[in-house]
Amino acid sequence: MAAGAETFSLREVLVAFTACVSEQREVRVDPYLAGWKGLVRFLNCLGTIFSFISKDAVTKIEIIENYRNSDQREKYLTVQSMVEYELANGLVDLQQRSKHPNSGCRTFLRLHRALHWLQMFLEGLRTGEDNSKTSVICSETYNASLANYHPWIIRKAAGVAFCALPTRNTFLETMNVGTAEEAVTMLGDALPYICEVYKITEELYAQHKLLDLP
Ligand SMILES: CCCCCCCCCCCCC/C=C/[C@@H](O)[C@H](COP(=O)(O)O)NC(=O)CCCCCCCCCCCCCCC
Repeated sequence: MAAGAETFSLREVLVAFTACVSEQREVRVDPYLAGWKGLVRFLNCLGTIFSFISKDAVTKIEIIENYRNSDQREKYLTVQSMVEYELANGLVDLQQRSKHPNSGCRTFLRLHRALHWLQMFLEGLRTGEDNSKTSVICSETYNASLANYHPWIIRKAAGVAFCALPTRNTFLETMNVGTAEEAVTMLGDALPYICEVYKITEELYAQHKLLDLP
């Protein structure tokens, strides 16, 4: 386990996702990115074999952070305001990547798809047997979700990396929220919030026909 693992706590990550949904049922961008940053820290603790994954996630987080630090920062406060602003101003490539290859909408969609995997993976961990293999939970949930959007070479590399994952109980303890049982309870408390964030975003993207953005 690389340095930094001891400072990671899944609690902070999950708290960030619980803060995402506003009273108006909008998804706030800042806590969403904070949640992903925490996940990336955790991923980095699992070893350098996962670097190609965390680098891609960091690139996407930074693209959206840059919008949040730009003159248009208010437009990127929530996913709803981002979609409205970018669509109204022709800032999204709808057919193929050309003028706006890194729009907020297409970049957020990549994280949104990864959130679907995360939701299924955490549920698999939560409900798995004590001695089940994290690598199996990870590859099954990946194949059922994100893999559908990845070329063969990425799927292959991801499959190799998954083999380096520790057993379920060691994995749960690495989350630094107490015993494996306590981590399971925490996952059960937090998962409905992640599901809600996913559901709201999915509905929004479907409504605007943005689910296949190139
Ligand atoms: C626990 C083990 C973690 C395994 C992570 C499973 C997800 C595997 C994703 C593999 C992505 C490989 C990198 C490249 C991806 C890009 O091609 C692809 C498409 O981008 P493009 O349209 O700009 O070209 N990018 C994406 O789909 C975005 C992927 C973002 C993945 C972020 C994954 C972070 C995982 C954090 C795991 C933390 C586990 C926490 C458990 C408590």
